Amino acid sequence: MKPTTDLCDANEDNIAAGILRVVEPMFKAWGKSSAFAGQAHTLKVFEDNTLVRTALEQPGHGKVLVIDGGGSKRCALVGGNLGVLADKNGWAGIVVYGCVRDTLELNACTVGIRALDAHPMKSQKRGSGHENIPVALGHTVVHPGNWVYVDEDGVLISDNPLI
Ligand SMILES: O=C([O-])CC(=O)C(=O)O
Repeated sequence: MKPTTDLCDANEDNIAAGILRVVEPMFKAWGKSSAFAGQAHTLKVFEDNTLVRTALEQPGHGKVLVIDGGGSKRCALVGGNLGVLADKNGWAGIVVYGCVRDTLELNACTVGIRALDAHPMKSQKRGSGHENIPVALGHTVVHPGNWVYVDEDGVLISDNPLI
């Protein structure tokens, strides 16, 4: 994929129109893929990662799992086992508006990971949350199927595929 800087430079009109959205800088990076892209599969959960596991158990087909965790920094929504599962099932990336744990294990995974921070506690397993609905990464809306572009400089969300 092209660098996010080049994608921004080439798509200023789409940014002005809100078709291409730049997520406010807030993420740390883990996983071996420092740059990744794919269509969004969305989850909205709060301190409960049951649906995260269910999603990562399915074939990823190169998609990016976008998890709106409400920005909670009170527990982790993704850990080392889920990172391994993401690799096994072909997910390109995981973007979490929330926290992750087992970061040394996550760094051994191929999948690219962005999250607000690390937190050592696991989340609840009650099965609450929603899948395939519009979600938010901070102030940025992500619709299911939006195109997600991530590299060392940032996270882009686009209604259309960018070339
Ligand atoms: O099950 C969890 O809560 C997440 C986790 O620790 C892992 O994936 O290893």
